Amino acid sequence: MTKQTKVVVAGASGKMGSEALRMVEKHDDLTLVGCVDLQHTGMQVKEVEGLPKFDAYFYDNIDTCFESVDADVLIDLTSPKVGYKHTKTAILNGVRPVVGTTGFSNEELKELTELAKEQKIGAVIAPNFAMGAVLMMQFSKWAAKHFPDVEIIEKHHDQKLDAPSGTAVKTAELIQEERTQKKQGHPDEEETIKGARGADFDGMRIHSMRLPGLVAHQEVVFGGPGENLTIKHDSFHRQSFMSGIKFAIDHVLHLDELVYGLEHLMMD
Ligand SMILES: NC(=O)C1=CN([C@@H]2O[C@H](COP(=O)(O)OP(=O)(O)OC[C@H]3O[C@@H](n4cnc5c(N)ncnc54)[C@H](OP(=O)(O)O)[C@@H]3O)[C@@H](O)[C@H]2O)C=CC1
Ligand SMILES: O=C(O)C1=N[C@H](C(=O)O)C[C@H](O)C1
Repeated sequence: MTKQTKVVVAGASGKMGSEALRMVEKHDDLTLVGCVDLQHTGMQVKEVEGLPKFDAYFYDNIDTCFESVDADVLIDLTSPKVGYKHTKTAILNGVRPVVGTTGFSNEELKELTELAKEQKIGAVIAPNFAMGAVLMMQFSKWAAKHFPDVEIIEKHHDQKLDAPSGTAVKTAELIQEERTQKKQGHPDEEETIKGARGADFDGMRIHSMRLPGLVAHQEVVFGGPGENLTIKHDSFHRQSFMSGIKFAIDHVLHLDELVYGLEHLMMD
């Protein structure tokens, strides 16, 4: 019999969480042992319309959930504040977090990294689990060696809470590692409407669009004399994130520290 990994999903009735449940259902080596959200406390997953037919129960907070079930991995797909608390609680309970939630501050990421190291427990936090998006970020990092002029345009559905997206921030951080620092645009440029030039990350500009109909899309546009290079990724469906989440679950079981970004697990 295949060894089972016992999984808790937080944010399970959300857009990503419900897709994660469908992913768990497809894998014989994963068993759903619990879900956390605020709306379905005490219900079994199979009782909620539109969700797969699992017997596991919903809990209204992570502490009660971990007291009630024995879990190996927490998949967190909630919101920044909630995700931070869940990740910390999981690490302290010996449950390995796989976190897609975006919007953590650098201080929070640092604290969680130190905590995982202290506890010697594996954790993965990835702003984007779509393999194509991870490659888009890596290609952008490579291009930044040769093109210091760059602007990032990210486009998401209008239910998204954080801006810029976690992916855009991570892309800018990766570019920053290679790029010769410069402030994008004319030195004397002035915004006649505040925000027109987007957010400033180390002199790079990040533009965030929010519209119904979009899922998750990003263009990284590099400029040089007489040429532009655009590196673009589109997630048209939330299924695009699921193979990355499964990949992270498989790896997190063998880690003893926190890894930020799926690229670190995709090196070989
Ligand atoms: N890393 C990646 O590849 C991806 C990451 N994301 C990120 O995942 C997160 C979720 O996105 P998405 O699914 O679109 O958002 P949704 O708003 O659809 O889902 C969030 C879920 O979290 C639940 N929630 C809120 N508060 C709590 C709480 N205290 N305890 C438990 N559950 C809670 C919400 O419940 P309720 O509705 O009742 O408030 C909701 O079901 C975001 O941070 C997003 O940026 C998204 C896509 C890909
Ligand atoms: O909220 C979303 O939808 C997404 N969030 C992540 C982010 O902030 O980058 C990943 C993906 O872009 C979808």
